[in-house]
Amino acid sequence: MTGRTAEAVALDAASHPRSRTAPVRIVHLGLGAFHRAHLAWYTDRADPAREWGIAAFTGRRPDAALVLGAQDGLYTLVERGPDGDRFEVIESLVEARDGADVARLRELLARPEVAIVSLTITEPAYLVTADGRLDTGSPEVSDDIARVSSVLAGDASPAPSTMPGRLVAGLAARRDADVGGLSVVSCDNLSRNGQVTRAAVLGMAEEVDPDLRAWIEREIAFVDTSVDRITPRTTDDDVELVQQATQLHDRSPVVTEPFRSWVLAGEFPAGRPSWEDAGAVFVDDIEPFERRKLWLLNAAHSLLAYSGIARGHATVAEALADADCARWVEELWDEAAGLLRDPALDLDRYRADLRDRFANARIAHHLTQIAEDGTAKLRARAVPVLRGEREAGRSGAAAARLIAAWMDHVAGSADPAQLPDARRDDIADALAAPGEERTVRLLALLDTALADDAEVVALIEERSRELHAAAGTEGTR
Ligand SMILES: NC(=O)c1ccc[n+]([C@@H]2O[C@H](COP(=O)([O-])OP(=O)(O)OC[C@H]3O[C@@H](n4cnc5c(N)ncnc54)[C@H](O)[C@@H]3O)[C@@H](O)[C@H]2O)c1
Ligand SMILES: O=P(O)(O)OC[C@@H](O)[C@@H](O)[C@H](O)[C@H](O)CO
Repeated sequence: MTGRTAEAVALDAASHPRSRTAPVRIVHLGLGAFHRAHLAWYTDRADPAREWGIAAFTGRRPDAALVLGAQDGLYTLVERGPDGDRFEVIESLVEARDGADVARLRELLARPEVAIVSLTITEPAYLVTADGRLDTGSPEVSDDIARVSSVLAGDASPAPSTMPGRLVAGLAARRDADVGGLSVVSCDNLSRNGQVTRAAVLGMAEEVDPDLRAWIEREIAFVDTSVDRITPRTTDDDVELVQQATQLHDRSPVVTEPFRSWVLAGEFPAGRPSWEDAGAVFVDDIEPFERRKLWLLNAAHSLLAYSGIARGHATVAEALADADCARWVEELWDEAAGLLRDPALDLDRYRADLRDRFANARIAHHLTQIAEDGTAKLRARAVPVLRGEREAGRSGAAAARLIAAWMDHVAGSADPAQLPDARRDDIADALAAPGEERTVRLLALLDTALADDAEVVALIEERSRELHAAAGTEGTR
């Protein structure tokens, strides 16, 4: 952390008194930057009477809860446009907790006024297999089955550590309190994120208590969402800048772009804030919106990340300024657009907006952050486009290029066993295979049907050679 000026006062409820501290009605899992730029912002904006407070739990470490707890949940949101910054203290977060505090999670979920559990826990944390079932083969899941069973038997420790484990332990407390259902709202970048959450939670409940599973199926609504607001990790420079601008010392500000979008489909049996007052849109069918976002924005991000890092770029804006990367993005968008037929999606406008948003060089969105967890991300961002193109009788060359860029990225890692990817061990095993078998095994981590298709494997290898030729580097496959 860099030098505090003498005049700066710590941000907390004394330096920034709330008009009213809202009661907890939303419980959030995954106290990261995106939640604080998105759902917490929508709630803050849509609830001027302060009736909807958020209690947020961290995922793996307590750090964010300690910092935000000391600030009474208050933090500064910096909206960073191409021409300047706007600073706003967000008041909707009223409690910050260590995710390991499952006792508090159970206490909150047993309250009738708590109506929503929301999630931003990253894609691999759902712990589902490629065919959409709870991954009971994963050691994390099997450990949690034992832990949740102990919690249900009255033994609180050790506490569950996964999302499905914690949520099932919490929902069991709600069933026992007999206070009715609620909504679970996933805000992660997954296709049909509500249904993925449902599969993970029902899978865990089935393992520990089939009656609980039946209760969850009856009472809990799983809402699908498409979420959008580019929010990079906060840096020390951001902390310093907020202090200079506001004279408040905030140890945990969040920097985000002015653009935001939230599309939701699902039920709210216990109520919800009027998020539409802040611009959220409620629809019956989420699919066209989530596809547009995952296949255009997120797929392009991943392509810029893998191809851009290989060409020496650090941020999205830098990679987009590279003519080759920009052309590959347009080709990928052409393929995705050919699969998105609904005229209401207004793809020309959407693409134009994306070019502007990506080019905002004041948002330093680091490619290394986007490159993490490629196996989980490419399943949602590249596989459906490649499959759609093949099914339509086209090659899918641009989506194949994205997959080739990811393969080259992991192949270039000095120590694949240390890759920031939940499937790092499987990646390391696949990379140990020779020649074409390596491509097949890496592809199987994304989609087994594609890996069985020799033409697709050849296409990916061809795209890899093309990427290396464009970068003037040697391929390893
Ligand atoms: N940052 C963005 O621009 C953005 C935009 C749209 C959607 N999202 C979604 O939000 C997610 C989080 O993004 P972020 O910017 O807040 O990241 P972040 O790193 O700031 O926060 C991630 C949060 O997830 C938790 N987490 C990580 N692994 C977990 C696990 N295995 N189990 C439970 N919790 C776990 C972390 O503890 C942390 O609370 C993304 O993965 C994405 O799905 C992000
Ligand atoms: O957040 P991730 O890790 O799922 O993906 C990285 C980016 O593609 C993503 O954060 C986008 O910036 C975001 O989805 C924009 O709304």
